[in-house]
This record gives sequence, structure tokens and C-alpha cells, in this order.
Amino acid sequence: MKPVKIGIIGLGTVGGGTVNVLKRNAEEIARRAGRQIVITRASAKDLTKQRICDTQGIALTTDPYEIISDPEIEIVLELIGGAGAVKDMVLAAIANHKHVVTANKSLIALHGNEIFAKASEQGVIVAFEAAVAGGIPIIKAIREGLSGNQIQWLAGIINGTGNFILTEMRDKGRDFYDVLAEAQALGYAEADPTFDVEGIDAGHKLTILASIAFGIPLQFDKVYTEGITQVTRADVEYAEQLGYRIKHLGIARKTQEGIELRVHPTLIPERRLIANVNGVMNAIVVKGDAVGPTLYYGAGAGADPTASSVVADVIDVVRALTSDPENRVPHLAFQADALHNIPVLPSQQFKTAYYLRLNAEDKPGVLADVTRILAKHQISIDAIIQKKPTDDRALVPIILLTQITLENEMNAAIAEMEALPTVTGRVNRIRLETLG
Ligand SMILES: NC(=O)C1=CN([C@@H]2O[C@H](COP(=O)(O)OP(=O)(O)OC[C@H]3O[C@@H](n4cnc5c(N)ncnc54)[C@H](O)[C@@H]3O)[C@@H](O)[C@H]2O)C=CC1
Ligand SMILES: N[C@@H](CC=O)C(=O)O
Ligand code: NA
Repeated sequence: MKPVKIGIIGLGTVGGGTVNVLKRNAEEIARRAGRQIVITRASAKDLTKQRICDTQGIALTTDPYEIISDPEIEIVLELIGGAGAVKDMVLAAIANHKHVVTANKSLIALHGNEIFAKASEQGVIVAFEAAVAGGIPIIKAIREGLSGNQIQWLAGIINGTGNFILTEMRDKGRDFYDVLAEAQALGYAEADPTFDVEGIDAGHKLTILASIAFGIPLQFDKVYTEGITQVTRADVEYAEQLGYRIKHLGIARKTQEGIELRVHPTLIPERRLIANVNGVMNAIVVKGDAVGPTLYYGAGAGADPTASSVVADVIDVVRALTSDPENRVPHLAFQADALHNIPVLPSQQFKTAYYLRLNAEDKPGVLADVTRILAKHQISIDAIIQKKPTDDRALVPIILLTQITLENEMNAAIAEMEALPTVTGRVNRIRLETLG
């Protein structure tokens, strides 16, 4: 059989890694795909830049459209990133009947509904395994491996940069921005690293996971996102004293009222496997009604791990080249005409337990005021720690763990606690999930 010709647009961390893996494992890949896969062309912004891959035998250009319109190329690998100009490139590739493999979660989360509709019209595949949790085959696991289940919830550490930062801060006491700079140097971070630390990247990934788990359209605008910048060393220590770890999680949960889609720092019991996932590693727990809880673990970022997913997608596409488009795995796991518009809940309707930390004056009655406010909002307390004063102004940190409550009630209770004359500053809240 003739080799399949592919073109890559974007030769940075993931593009370079993909060239390396495709070259290094060419023989095994051909045995799996049934055909040889050859990168004939690649586009890069700067042709003189030093790369992590050898581009020998690959015709280079600065113009991605030369690849997108090349009649010889069957699969275009979009490894540039961003959701602006790249969207037009991907739509142009689809219009030219090319299959597309992408690692771009922002593109899929923001424009996936349109892109998949256009791809289906043209009978081509848009594959995106690398877009969620780097090297972990989580898309395939949910879309194919768990397709017999009703998915009840999923929760995951789905940003490698954020987990790397939290781990280094906790284990080595390192400075936030120092670790972020290292994550950038290692190629883990997004072009705009606020996407990593403010939870936007995790929000993009959660959008995709929720869609394939529940059969709903992609809707990033409804994801609640909170980043890791407000997590303090004190919170990490208090959480540990109470038997918890703080992880930045993306959580999608189907409830009677609708779907919760939220990204935020979360206390998790330290005995859970996911609480012990460190560094750039990612992990996702998916609970199906038939299978029960399942856990997927692996590198969430980096050149070779991400390339592992890109190349697996390329092989899938090659295997499917001769299949009838009607019989292919649907892009979003459910048939395109069978997606449901289940409401995504506003954050006020989330139900979760909480860790609260507040600074109060060291006076009798303060704790009673706080517990009275919580009781008024029907919030039950699971644990309280009152620390010794932190300074000569005699402020005492009070740490509380609550039982599951409605976020709306918690918002009201926090506002009342902050208004107490004996409470100084903001009440720091972190949501808590037992993930049982
Ligand atoms: N770095 C990682 O670990 C992971 C990245 N991703 C995603 O993979 C994609 C690529 O990310 P990275 O490789 O990390 O970024 P990168 O910045 O290392 O590489 C992107 C490359 O595209 C080039 N480029 C920009 N505009 C171009 C144009 N018009 N034509 C040709 N090349 C152009 C840039 O010069 C750069 O070399 C992004 O969507 C990212 O979110 C996904 C999973 C993991
Ligand atoms: N910036 C992302 C890259 C992979 O998706 C991350 O750190 O997880
Ligand atoms: Na993946």
C-alpha cells in the first residue's frame, strides 16, 4: 500500500515531539496502522529556529496553507495552538477534505461544535486525544472504553503546569513564579501561562471531557473556573493537618438538577490515589454506573507524552481511512443528532463541602458567632481547629471543615462572617470533595 502523507503545522514542543516519535517508532507504527506514515511537509513560523527534532526529509515552509491545500497530504496535524487564526486553518483543511489531528483544547472547547459539524459534512475526522491530559488516552477511555456506562461524574488533575507548581511549592517550599518559569522552560505551559494558573486550560479540557461523558454540546462559557494563585502555604499545611491534600481539579457531575462543571482548588482525602499524583502527572477518576470508579494516570504535558497521543490519533485516522464515515466513532462519543441540552448549573447551585479559614480576634464568643451563622444557613460543621495567635495583634486563624451544602448558602454565610467586627479580612474558602 502507498504510504500515507501527512503535514504538520507548528513545530514547537508538541510538533517537535511528534516528529521524533513518528520517526523513532516508524516501523512499529506502520505495523499497527497497516501503512507507512510519512511526514512530507511541515510549517514553522521561524525556519531558522533550533528545534527538538530532526527535520531532514521534511519540506519546510512558513505558510501553513501550503500544507492545508497540498492535494497529496491526507492528514494535517495542527500543533500551533490558540483559537484565532488556527480555527480558519482547521476549517480550511476540513474544506479541503483533510483529516485533522490536533492537541488544541482551546480550539476544540470554543469551536468544536462548529468544527465537528463541518468535519461530518465533509466525511473527515478531527481527532483530539492530545488535547486532554497530554499522554493519557482519556478521550479513548471514555468515548470507547466506557461507552456502555452512564457516566455519573468525573474529576481530574488536568493541568500539568498547575500540578507541577503545587507539588514543588508543597514539597520544596519553592516560590510560585520560580516554578512557573521552570514549567515554561520544560515546555509544559501554555503560550499564555495565565491559562494554566487561572484554570482556563483546565476549563477547556473539562468542557471536552463533560461533552464526551454526558453527550452534551461543548460549552466552555458555562464552566466555573478558579485558578491556583490564591492557594497559600498555610492552607496547604492546615489541610494536611486535617488529612487532606489540595489539588487543582476539574469536576463534572451529573445531578438531578443539571450538570456541575467546575474547576478549582480542592481538598481531597490524602488516602485517595489522586491525592498522591504529583509534578506534571495528571490523573482522572471517572465513575460509571456499571464499572464504578476508574482511574487514569500519566504525564499531562511535555513533548513525548503529548506526541504519544497525537501519533495514536494519526494511526486511528489511517486505520479509518477506508471506513464508511457513518460507522466511525462519533467525534463527541454520542451521535451528533443525539446530544442533549441538559442544563449546566450556575455556581450558586453547586453542592459541595468546604474548608474555611478566617482570621479572628482572640476574644470569647467569636467561635460562637461563626457557628451561629453557619447553623442559620443549615451548614453542618465536620471539624474546627483554632490556632494560636499568629502575631502580636492577637489574630487567631480558625479553620473549619463543613459538610456538603448549597454554594448559595455558603456565599451568604461567608458574607455574614466577613461582616463580623471580630473577623479581619476575607474568609478563604476551598471546596472539599471526598471522591468516594
Ligand atoms: N506543551 C504541552 O505539553 C502540550 C501542549 N498542548 C497543545 O499543543 C499545542 C502546541 O503547544 P506547544 O507545542 O506547547 O506550543 P509551542 O509554542 O512550543 O509550539 C507552537 C509552535 O507553532 C509555531 N507557530 C505559530 N504560528 C505559526 C504559524 N502561523 N505557522 C506555523 N507555525 C506557527 C510557533 O512558532 C511554535 O514553534 C497547543 O494547542 C497546546 O495547548 C497539548 C498538550 C500538551
Ligand atoms: N499547559 C498544559 C499542557 C497540556 O495540556 C498543561 O500544563 O497541562
Ligand atoms: Na489525552
